[in-house]
Amino acid sequence: MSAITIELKRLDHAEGLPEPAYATDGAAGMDVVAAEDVDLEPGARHAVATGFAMAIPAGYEVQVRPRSGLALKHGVTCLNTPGTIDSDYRGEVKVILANLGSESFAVRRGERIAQLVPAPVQRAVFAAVETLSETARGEGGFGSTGR
Ligand SMILES: O=c1ccn([C@H]2C[C@H](O)[C@@H](COP(=O)(O)OP(=O)(O)OP(=O)(O)O)O2)c(=O)[nH]1
Ligand SMILES: [Mg+2]
Repeated sequence: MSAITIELKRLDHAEGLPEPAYATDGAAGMDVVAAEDVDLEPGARHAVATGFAMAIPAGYEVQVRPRSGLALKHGVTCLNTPGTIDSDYRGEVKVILANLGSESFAVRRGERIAQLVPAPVQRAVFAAVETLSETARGEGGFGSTGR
């Protein structure tokens, strides 16, 4: 399988932590671990440190996605999913975790909290028009085709 190269900088507080890595041969996302302990009360959110910064090649982004196990078992998810890491961002990658569950959740340093998925970026330009092409859907949306 082809792979792009992303420069990865380990920050001081990543001491002893594993780099983001694929858990299985066929995994789409690289699991990333927390670099800090955070107690997330129900309804709370926190930008959890990962201890890593990166330089993504131009033309790509990295998406920060939740882990389904945390979501299903604990109601813990990425609030802004999928999070977007821009190719020109050089700060620490953070995972905005939210606790939508009914119990407090303890994030512990070294625990896998999200997954990183690199993706190509398609840019666009707008062409201003007065009239848009007609379609069967027209302006229908938001459930217009039924439940
Ligand atoms: O889950 C995330 C989302 C974003 N970021 C960092 C990298 C990204 O390049 C930058 C900006 O993200 P975004 O564009 O989503 O946020 P914004 O609110 O538009 O901030 P900005 O004005 O800095 O673009 O914040 C993260 O570390 N984790
Ligand atoms: Mg932005």
